[in-house]
Amino acid sequence: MNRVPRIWVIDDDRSIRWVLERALRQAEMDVTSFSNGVGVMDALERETPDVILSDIRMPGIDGLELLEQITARYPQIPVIIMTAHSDLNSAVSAFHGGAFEYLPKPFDIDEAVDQVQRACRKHNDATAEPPPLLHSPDIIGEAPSMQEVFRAIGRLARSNITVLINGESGTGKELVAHALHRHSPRAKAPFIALNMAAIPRDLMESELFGHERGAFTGAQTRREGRFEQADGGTLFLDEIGDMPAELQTRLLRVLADGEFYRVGGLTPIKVDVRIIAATHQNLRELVAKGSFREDLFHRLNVIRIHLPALRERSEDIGLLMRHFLAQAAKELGCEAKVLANDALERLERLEWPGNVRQLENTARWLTVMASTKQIHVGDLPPDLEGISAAAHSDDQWEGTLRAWTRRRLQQGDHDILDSAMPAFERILIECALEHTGGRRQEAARLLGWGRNTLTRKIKDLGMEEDGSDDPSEDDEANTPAS
Ligand SMILES: Nc1ncnc2c1ncn2[C@@H]1O[C@H](COP(=O)(O)OP(=O)(O)OP(=O)(O)O)[C@@H](O)[C@H]1O
Repeated sequence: MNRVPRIWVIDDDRSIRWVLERALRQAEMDVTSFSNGVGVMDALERETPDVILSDIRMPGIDGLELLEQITARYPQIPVIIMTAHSDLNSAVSAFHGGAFEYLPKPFDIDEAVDQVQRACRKHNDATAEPPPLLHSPDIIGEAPSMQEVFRAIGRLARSNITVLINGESGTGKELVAHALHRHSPRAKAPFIALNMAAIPRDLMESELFGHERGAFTGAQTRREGRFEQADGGTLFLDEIGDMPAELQTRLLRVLADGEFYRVGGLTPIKVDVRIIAATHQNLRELVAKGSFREDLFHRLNVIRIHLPALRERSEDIGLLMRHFLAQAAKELGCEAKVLANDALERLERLEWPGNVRQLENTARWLTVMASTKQIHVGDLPPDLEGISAAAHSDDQWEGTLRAWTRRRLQQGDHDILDSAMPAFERILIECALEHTGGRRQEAARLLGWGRNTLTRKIKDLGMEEDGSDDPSEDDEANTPAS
């Protein structure tokens, strides 16, 4: 930028204005300050700044209203919303409303200057086309961990970079992938989603790359694969950890060369596809185990977004429930149910193994099944009882394991899994054998292993006792190998 960037700071707090003015001027920017939002719209008629930094809570017109007016009339001006932690709710809606970024108060002044400089660059880069509105009203969350997610989506807007989304099932990985697509330069091209865990292995290759007529028995016509369908757009590969090794190799090649062959095809096909991958598994662990290619992992792991489990952001449960209850009522054409505090408190204490998807289903169930508008604990679906009990016992051992792991980390230990995994398996084996009175065949079945695996584990873990006698020994020949 050749000329000095013009920054407007809008905050009723004099000390904040002072600190920002000083720091931004030192960074060679021209600063104009306003102690409230009144008059800003008028001033915009006369002059357009490069970036606006605005507080949310102010007398007169509040930051969000101001933001709406600015983004409606001057979509090309990036706005940075400054907010106190207690106002995250508003901050998130600000983001939805089209703010460039938001800056949680108290902020680090260097970070603030950095952010303003980034916004200036962005403003400068956006020539003919106005910046996209970061509008993801369907992703709900006020917890700090979700704020990080929104921040990441905001940062990645306009980018074509490969993203890896990590999180348990039902945490919203596909939703985030979609938002990334919608805010990217590819928004007008297709978003194609494919779940690796849902397709039979032998169909996966042709699903991804398509096939020529006669490529295999049953291939009666030529078929386009998902890569071709997604040309110019985004291909969302869900459960990437389940991709078979040979396909990983092919995927890597497409990522490197931008071209591939249909199954049975001889002509290379060129595509321009952005990959967003997701998994609930720890890919690094899969790499260590040899079931995921390390080079592919590095290629995908350029930018990672982690989605928290619902139990880690239980403060969002009320907000999500209100949203899902309203949505379900709209779908069913009835009045929305309202959660009473006792019911909400109960929901907040549950473990939610199915995460947001399970919460959404609960809202649907309640909309159909609850007889009164107000929902109390007694109206909650009976199957939630099960989660609650599980949550309690799970909590205990997971909590202990967490504390143990933290202690080991604090002690500076490494290769922790080397001792944790054998200990974990030893305990399960001991309990199962205790339960079956030493019968290995039965214990293996209860653990979900084949008999041979159990025998090998017992040996590897040094659990063999002299003279140990297994009454089911002669069943060995009938046991499927594992
Ligand atoms: N933050 C959120 N706000 C609103 N709805 C959400 C949110 N997160 C998830 N959902 C809803 O929960 C359901 C599951 O989300 P989604 O399919 O994106 O999860 P996922 O992590 O991709 O799950 P899976 O790994 O099982 O495919 C969807 O109906 C989605 O709309």
